This record gives sequence, C-alpha cells and structure tokens, in this order.
Amino acid sequence: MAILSVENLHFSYTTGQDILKGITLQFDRRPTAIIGQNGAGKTTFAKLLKGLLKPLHGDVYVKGVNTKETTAAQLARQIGLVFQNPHDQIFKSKVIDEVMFGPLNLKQEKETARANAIEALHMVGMENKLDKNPYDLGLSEQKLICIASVLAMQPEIVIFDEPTIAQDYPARERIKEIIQHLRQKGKLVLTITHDMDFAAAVFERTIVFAQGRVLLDGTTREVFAERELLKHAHVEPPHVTQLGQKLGCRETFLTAEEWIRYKRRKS
Ligand SMILES: Nc1ncnc2c1ncn2[C@@H]1O[C@H](COP(=O)(O)OP(=O)(O)OP(=O)(O)O)[C@@H](O)[C@H]1O
Repeated sequence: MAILSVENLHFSYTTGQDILKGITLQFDRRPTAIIGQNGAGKTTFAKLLKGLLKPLHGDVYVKGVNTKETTAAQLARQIGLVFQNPHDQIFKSKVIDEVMFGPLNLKQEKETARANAIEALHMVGMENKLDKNPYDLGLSEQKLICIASVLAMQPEIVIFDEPTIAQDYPARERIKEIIQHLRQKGKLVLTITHDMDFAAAVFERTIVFAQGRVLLDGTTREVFAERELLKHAHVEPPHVTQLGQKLGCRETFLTAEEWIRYKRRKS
C-alpha cells in the first residue's frame, strides 16, 4: 500500500478558478521532488496533503486512511510541513520552546518533548542555540529551526517547501544529509523546490506540476531528460544536464561528478 496517495484532487481558492485540476498520485518512500513554475500549485498541493486546506473534490489517503476521516491531531503525527517562509511558522521567543511546541501539542511528556526537540536541533546543527530568540537569528538559521520543529514530532512524511532558499553551502549540505537520514529511517520526504541542482542531486523521483496538473512523473533522470516538456513547463534543467544535452550526449547527467566520470571514461 502506498504510504500516501491522492485521487482526482481538485482545489480552488476562488469559485471558477481551479488551481489543482485533478491530481492523482501515489507515493512510495522514495525521496521525491515537486517542481514547476511559480503558481503551478505546488504549495497548495502540500497544504492539501497536510490538511491545512480541504479538497474541493477528490481524496487524500495517508496509509490508506482518508484524511476526511482523520483529525488534525492524527494528521500532525503523520505529516509534517516545513513552510517556505519561517515567519509563517515561528511564534515562540525561545528556540527550545519553538521546537518543543509540536511534541507537546502531540501530548508528549515534557521531558520526552524536550529530548525530541534537542535531538532535532542536533540534526540541524542548532543545539547550541536553545535559549536564543528565533527572531534574533538570520533567515538561514530560522529555516533550520523550522525544520527541527517538524523533525521533533517524528512524522512519517516530511514535506519541505523550498528548503534551500537563503541557505549557504554548509546548510544545503546539512539539509541533504537530513533528507538522506530520513530516507534511511524509512520516512517519505517530499520537497517543493526551484533549486534544480538540489533536486537532481538528492531526489530519486521528480514530479513536474504545470498549471494545476501533473505534467511529468518519473525518476529524476527520466524527468530531466524530457527537454521539450520541461521547456513547456518553464522549467530549466540543471546546467550540467543542459551541457550534456547541448553536446548531444545520450546520457542524462544530474551532477558534476557524473559528468566528470563520463569525461574520464571517454578520454
Ligand atoms: N491564499 C490564497 N488565496 C488566493 N489565491 C492563492 C492563495 N495562495 C495561492 N494562491 C494562488 O494559487 C496559485 C497557486 O499558488 P501556489 O503557491 O500553490 O503555487 P506554487 O507552485 O507553490 O508557486 P511558487 O513556486 O511561486 O511557490 C497562484 O496563482 C497563487 O497566486
């Protein structure tokens, strides 16, 4: 059984203006990137999965259970969403309180909640900032705190909305490691991103949204090989992929390392 599936999902904010137009998808536990031009409906889709928005038509199933038949609290145990903008998420004046809020809300004992919060802060490299005010930190650190807040609840499904925006190289590498760690623990990671190098390097599956529909869905290599369809969706593949395509290579390269290996093989 798919850990998460959606059937014929429709949504609109305003009557007559459909944002999602019948999305049907099944998710296994492969880390999956969701890409597509601005306004394609990616964040709306994530909010529907998390139960923050209700479908106009269609259904969302988490481990076979229709989310229409679950409570917000039950869903919070299963799905965590890291918002694109930390200011939509942060509201406490101490880092530790912010990260403990979710576990406490799930009715964990204070000591367990604190231990889970500290473990999560450790994972994002912020364990030495427990008593800081999140509002005194930079955007990059605020985003890491938002990630920790979700990880502390230990959900089975973690959705990241644009995790690499405003992140420097070490923070990006840390986010990659977190995703790999979650994968090893058998969790499903879905990530909305405009960062194509990140998508290519990290995710096994990629789904392309275009105007409220799924335009492409496959392994990340299959998807980035679809040059014409991606152009139609206004998505530019990673530079190394484009380089290979422009040179007429039959292989699709996803990372600089793959390109280097290819060149060494050929020389
Ligand atoms: N709260 C809202 N009320 C009305 N319209 C909205 C609201 N939120 C988003 N929209 C509109 O819905 C459409 C889809 O937005 P959404 O944020 O889901 O797209 P996206 O693919 O995540 O875009 P981006 O990559 O820019 O984040 C856009 O046209 C957007 O303007």
